[in-house]
Amino acid sequence: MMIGKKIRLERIINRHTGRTVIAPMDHGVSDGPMKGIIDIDKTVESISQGGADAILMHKGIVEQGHRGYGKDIGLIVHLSASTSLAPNPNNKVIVTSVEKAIQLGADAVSVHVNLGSETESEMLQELGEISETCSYWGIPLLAMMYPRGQKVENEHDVELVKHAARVGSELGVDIVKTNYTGDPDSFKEVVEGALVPVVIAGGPKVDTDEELLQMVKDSIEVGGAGVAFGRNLFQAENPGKITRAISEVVHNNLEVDEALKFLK
Ligand SMILES: CC(=O)[C@@H](O)[C@H](O)C(=O)COP(=O)(O)O
Ligand SMILES: N[C@@H](CC=O)C(=O)O
Repeated sequence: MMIGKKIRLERIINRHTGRTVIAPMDHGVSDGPMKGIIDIDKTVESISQGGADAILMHKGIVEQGHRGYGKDIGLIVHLSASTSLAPNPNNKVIVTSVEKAIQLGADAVSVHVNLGSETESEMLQELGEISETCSYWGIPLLAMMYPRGQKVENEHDVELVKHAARVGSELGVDIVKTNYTGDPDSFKEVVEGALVPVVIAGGPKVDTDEELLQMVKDSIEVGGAGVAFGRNLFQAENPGKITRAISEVVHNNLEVDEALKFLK
């Protein structure tokens, strides 16, 4: 790996633990100004103080999200977009460039690919091209790789998830974000087949903090590299505290019951 990409990757993935807690906040495009991402810099401050390693956002709010105070964390600029208003929200398009992300101070970029969607071929072509551009500029690439489309009945099916993760690594991404498959044994297959670090997606808010922390713990124990949670962090009652609890599991291997104490 070229030194520039290695140095930048260490701003996203903790170089001591090889793991990461990423907070995506790109929901304003896909779903509108939802609770938790209205006051972006307040949310960034809370999540940053809670121990997150990086935030992920679209190009237009990087400036609002740059507090310029407090604990600085990595910045991932998202290149893909679609909205929930589209006939098929699975059809993601590229709305900015690696070069623009560099101008904005990004430490990494991210791309979203829905395998099985109508426009899979365009998303794969774009991912392949962006992967080469990232190699040229030494910018780490995180790919959100999901099995999503008319033929996909279960987006958490291990055969489909491990295929999606492997597509990411074979096309040259540095980190894959994908669905947790529901249990550690099946998720271990995803991690082993991926060849690059795999972080788990959050999805809608889960019912209990214990359930969320158990999912994090189980994924880490079979080699997962951490999490990329949006709504489960910024829509929590206390984003800083839940981020701290998750960070303690990810980076310090705390048991769930120990991590729950950080939520008191
Ligand atoms: C807004 C999205 O498209 C999400 O996929 C977001 O990018 C993400 O990575 C995870 O957000 P969650 O709220 O944890 O699902
Ligand atoms: N650099 C930002 C955090 C990540 O973008 C800040 O200082 O708030």
